[in-house]
Amino acid sequence: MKKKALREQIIANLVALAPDVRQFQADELYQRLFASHAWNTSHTVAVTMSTATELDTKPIIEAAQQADKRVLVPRTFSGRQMEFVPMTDAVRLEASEYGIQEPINGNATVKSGIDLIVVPGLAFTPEGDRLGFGGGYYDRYLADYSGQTVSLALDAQYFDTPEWTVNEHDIKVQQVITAH
Ligand SMILES: Nc1nc2c(c(=O)[nH]1)N(C=O)[C@@H](CNc1ccc(C(=O)N[C@@H](CCC(=O)O)C(=O)O)cc1)CN2
Ligand SMILES: Nc1ncnc2c1ncn2[C@@H]1O[C@H](COP(=O)(O)OP(=O)(O)OP(=O)(O)O)[C@@H](O)[C@H]1O
Repeated sequence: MKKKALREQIIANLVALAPDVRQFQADELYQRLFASHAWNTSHTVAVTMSTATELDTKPIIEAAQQADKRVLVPRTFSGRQMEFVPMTDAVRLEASEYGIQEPINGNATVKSGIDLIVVPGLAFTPEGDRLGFGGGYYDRYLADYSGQTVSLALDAQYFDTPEWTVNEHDIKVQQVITAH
């Protein structure tokens, strides 16, 4: 299937997911993340500010702060680039033109200072193939990133093999956590 049609289908499936089913799967994903080696060895963790269709990242941000980890969130800028800014009490967030909350103040953390990136996306395979929202932000960012990466896949986002075209610039995530 073409990427655009597949993205639309997955988004429709995510929107249609019954709230209790979504919550059950999400809780399982959080528990597995918090039990993972990657999580437990990381002091600085980059996480998105999720939108309604995505897995809710608030429990991840709260757990990281509880565990005294440094939490970073993305800020996009021209040229489809992205940087990560510490989520401190002083940070001010504003919705981007795509409706994603982004920090409007604060300085970006250097890439080498990030231990773990929780990589968002629409679809994942056990091999770490990933279909994103089409901006290429994470592929560009991860191209010269050497820390750990993990993605969390709700059932509707999990595919045995990539049912989309995998490109040369696509960077695999090191670990895909599922609810099963
Ligand atoms: N919550 C969350 N934050 C995130 C991401 C994410 O996936 N989830 N990102 C992950 O990358 C970055 C923003 N991602 C974006 C991805 C695509 C488009 C975009 O321009 N979409 C077009 C369709 C694609 C195209 O035509 O090229 C659009 O909606 O019109 C914008 C932002 C950073 N922050
Ligand atoms: N490392 C890179 N250098 C230059 N262009 C890139 C790179 N990675 C991706 N792109 C470009 O970004 C665009 C979107 O790529 P793709 O469809 O793979 O995004 P995605 O992985 O679905 O989205 P995202 O990473 O934002 O979640 C494409 O036009 C692609 O050529």
